[in-house]
Amino acid sequence: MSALHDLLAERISAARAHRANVLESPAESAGEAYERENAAERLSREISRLEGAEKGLVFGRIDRTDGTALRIGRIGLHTEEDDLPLLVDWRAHAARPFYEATPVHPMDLRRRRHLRVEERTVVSVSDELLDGTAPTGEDVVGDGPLAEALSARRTGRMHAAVATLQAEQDAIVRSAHRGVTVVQGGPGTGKTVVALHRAAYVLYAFPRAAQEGVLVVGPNARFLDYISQVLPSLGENEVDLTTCRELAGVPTDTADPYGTARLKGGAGLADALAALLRRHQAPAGDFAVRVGRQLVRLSDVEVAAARDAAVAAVPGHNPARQVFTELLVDAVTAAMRRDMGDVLEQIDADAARMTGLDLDRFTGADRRRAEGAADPGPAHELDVDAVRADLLDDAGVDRAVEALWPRLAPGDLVKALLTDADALAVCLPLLTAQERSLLLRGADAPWTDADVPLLDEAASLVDGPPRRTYGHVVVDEAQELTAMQWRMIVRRCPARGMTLVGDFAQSGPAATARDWKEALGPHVGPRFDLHDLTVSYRTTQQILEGVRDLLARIAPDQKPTRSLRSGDRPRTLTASPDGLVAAVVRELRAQSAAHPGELLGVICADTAVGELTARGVARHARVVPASEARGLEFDGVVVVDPEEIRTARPCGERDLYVALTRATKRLCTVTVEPA
Ligand SMILES: Nc1ncnc2c1ncn2[C@@H]1O[C@H](COP(=O)(O)OP(=O)(O)OP(=O)(O)O)[C@@H](O)[C@H]1O
Repeated sequence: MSALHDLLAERISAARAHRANVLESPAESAGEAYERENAAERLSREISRLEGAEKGLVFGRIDRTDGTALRIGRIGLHTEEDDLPLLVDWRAHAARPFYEATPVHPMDLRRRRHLRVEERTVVSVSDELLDGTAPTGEDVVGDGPLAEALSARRTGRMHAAVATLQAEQDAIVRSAHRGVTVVQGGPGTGKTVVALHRAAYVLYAFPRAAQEGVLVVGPNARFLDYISQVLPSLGENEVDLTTCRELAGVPTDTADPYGTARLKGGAGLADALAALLRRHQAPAGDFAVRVGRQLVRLSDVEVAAARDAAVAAVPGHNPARQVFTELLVDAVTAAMRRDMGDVLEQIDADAARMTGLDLDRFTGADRRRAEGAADPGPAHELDVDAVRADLLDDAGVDRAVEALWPRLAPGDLVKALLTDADALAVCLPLLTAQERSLLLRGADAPWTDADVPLLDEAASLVDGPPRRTYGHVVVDEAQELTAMQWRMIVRRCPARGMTLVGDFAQSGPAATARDWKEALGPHVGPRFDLHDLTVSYRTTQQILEGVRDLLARIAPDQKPTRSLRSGDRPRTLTASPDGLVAAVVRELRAQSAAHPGELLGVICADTAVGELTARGVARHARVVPASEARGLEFDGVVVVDPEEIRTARPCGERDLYVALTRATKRLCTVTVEPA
């Protein structure tokens, strides 16, 4: 064990020394300086990768029936000289039997060993014998490591489950499917675990996707903080973690009422923005521009042809505007040539009629004689390039184009829709007048969270697809996404390599889809791999039984999850409105005294957070608004005033279901009874 840690420490020191050398090396040119920065940056990433894997570096070992053995760890380590594996990366093919072997299919293993290492010292060992042989003095067959991992105290941060990934989870993590993988399952079934380990696996096994980057999208900053340690501890620091709100880079701190947010999440808004944009793209009319003393006119048919060609040529209203301008200018020069030709032909015809001479032939023959050159063509040739360049630079042309095809900013387009009742009526004919009135906003109103996907949609319509895209995107709590948010995410994953995990029984109030088909159909049709996780590793059997009726109401088709955990029966206390906070504090004090060091959470309606915090509850537990409880977990949870949670938001029953399924050990509900 020590030797492996020493080797890792050596690799880290070597990478640090290498980076110091690189940074000290002189750069003769800007190009070299750039190269140097890049090399140093690569080394810094490698150092973080190695450092991230230090804790729990080795966690497993498999002994084959032929007497050979492999150690399994967070990253792979090889000998310098002959590249022999000393430690096998958990994602490597050779590590598969560690996760997949069973007594029925031992995969040539005799023994699977789990190790728990702290500060380079093995603190526990647990063996499973897979080939039916009897344990020897060297085997330590005892309580499974999963039981140990599950009974450990929560810390407020999720840990990697790399040592104890279960077969049904491992099969998804390691799936060779490069398209869309969907994972559903009840609370605590390890969806987040699978999603994050899948991200690490993709980085390891799909080099192309890894090169283009992996993005993990979570529901809110609190959740991102909760999962933030998992990937670095697997040696992966290259993953971007974000929320939908941050993805578009539009800062907002205002939320719409849920009804409005839900409406803004509907896919109809994308069609409406596209329809509105078309109104800004030469919808009708001709085009006239003065060139010198000449007024050149293009017919509406010519303008429409330029518009259609520009739209087809390049995505994005503003880039297409440039193409449109060039096509118009081409059409203008063609018209000038045509007009000039007509005028000269008229002069020639008049001259021929009066003098009997063919002027064109005459002047052409005359010039040929003079220059000794080939026929330069008709005498009325225009210097097209010069005229074209002048026109493209001409403020008058720009003004004329602007009238037909104005330059836009994404916000202009969204405002043009949401501040104009007529535009809403024309572009969203399927909404009722009352629904449209919910969407109407003032021109100076701040952007809201639900506006972000609209702004992102508008940005793609106006400026073209986003510049930063990813090879693989992981979405957690994916049931929460609105149709507009799905568009925003899919836009950033052109290869459609995605891992999506969620549970529609936990949907929030703005969610627009009821199932995966509805959510994904517009993007990938039926082409997604659907997996179910069936065992809860968080919520005790007793708590799951307690929410059975609630689940039957909010998701009648969902099969109840079974749990690996058993614990106390959930308790219910009642308090008067005035005694509520005191009752919550009493309960928290009692839990802390009985179970010191455990992580306690208080989950309440969003509106109650302020008062509970102000009155000192946050000194005893983390106070979490029900709207932000998705994905989180605590050893003990106190749910405050379930009736208030149930009625606070349109999806109150589902919020309550989420709140009641956050505890790994103890759940206490404090209900309020009028005095
Ligand atoms: N194979 C495993 N080994 C150890 N712990 C696990 C394993 N799978 C899941 N867990 C633990 O179970 C708990 C629940 O897992 P996770 O949060 O991934 O569930 P979830 O399905 O995403 O839950 P929710 O629906 O509430 O978001 C976490 O503490 C996680 O670490």
